[in-house]
Amino acid sequence: VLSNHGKLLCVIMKMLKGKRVIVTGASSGIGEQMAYHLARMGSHILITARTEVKLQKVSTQCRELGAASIHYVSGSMENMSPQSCLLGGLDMLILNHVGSTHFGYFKGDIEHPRKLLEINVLSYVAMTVSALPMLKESRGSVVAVSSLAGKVGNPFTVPYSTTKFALDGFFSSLRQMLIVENANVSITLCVLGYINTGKAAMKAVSHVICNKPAPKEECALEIIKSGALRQRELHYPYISVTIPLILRDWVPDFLDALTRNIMDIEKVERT
Ligand SMILES: NC(=O)C1=CN([C@@H]2O[C@H](COP(=O)(O)OP(=O)(O)OC[C@H]3O[C@@H](n4cnc5c(N)ncnc54)[C@H](OP(=O)(O)O)[C@@H]3O)[C@@H](O)[C@H]2O)C=CC1
Ligand SMILES: C[C@H](CCC(=O)NCCS(=O)(=O)O)[C@H]1CC[C@H]2[C@@H]3C(=O)C[C@@H]4C[C@H](O)CC[C@]4(C)[C@H]3CC[C@]12C
Repeated sequence: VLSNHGKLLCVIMKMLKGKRVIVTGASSGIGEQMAYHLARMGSHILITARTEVKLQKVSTQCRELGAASIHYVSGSMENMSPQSCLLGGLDMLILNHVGSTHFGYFKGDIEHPRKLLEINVLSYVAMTVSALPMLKESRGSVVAVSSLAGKVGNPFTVPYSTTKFALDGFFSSLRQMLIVENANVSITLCVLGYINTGKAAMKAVSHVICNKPAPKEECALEIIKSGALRQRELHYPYISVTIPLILRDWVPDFLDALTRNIMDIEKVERT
């Protein structure tokens, strides 16, 4: 007998079987896991990233897991033509890629936020603008992967937070525009907490952040589910994202204290 969770998963799998899905930033981390979930669901998948050899490995794994089809486009999102990814229709666009950034105090290097805005924001805008005609035709979905750092300020992710806050501004406003236009395209903003992707960069922060990271596999599935169910926002992990959001609006001073509590400030100053 299937649990309610199991029944919902079956529904999601049927919704995505045969659907055409793009996942950006899918050569590793959460994006890689999203590609594998979609493959198990029998979707037609296109994945993007810069590292072709990694894309080839992920593609091979997706084929073995049952993808209806799998293609990849390698290149940096700073200068990728969105059209190169948009061939023959689209049902779901999952924007997930992220530029590398430093976890520490922002020392005023303006070029870093400028580059990060290109990778983390303007390429999301360009991909969305190019995909909209196809998504309007298919009554599809856009899923933008953001962060708690895009809803609540953090002292050690200033440039990164700048880009993630911008995603909220763009996609929340675009959602309202599409509603006014009666265009049946859903916009889902995924507000994520700390996720365990096992990468070196994550290890670099693990000694500073006190809470335990959530599993990338479950995170990836929750992102896909939120897009398929056309949710406005996903908060994952639910508690560790929702509590700071409540505190931000109602008890900001306590949030400042909480930030100091979940981060070993002194350790950051030495990194
Ligand atoms: N991990 C976490 O704790 C959290 C992650 N998030 C968000 O989740 C998403 C995925 O993060 P995560 O899986 O940790 O990231 P990873 O660093 O593991 O993966 C990032 C992906 O983006 C690709 N990428 C990086 N730079 C570029 C570029 N310039 N052009 C095109 N592709 C690029 C990388 O591939 P390649 O290097 O081959 O290009 C890789 O596939 C991001 O949007 C991130 O902000 C949000 C909150 C917490
Ligand atoms: C420091 C992380 C970014 C690491 C990076 O640059 N990755 C690419 C490395 S590569 O060049 O080798 O490819 C940050 C990425 C996600 C951040 C976390 C997040 O977004 C959720 C929380 C938000 C909160 O405001 C602060 C703590 C977070 C856990 C935050 C910490 C920094 C990241 C892990």
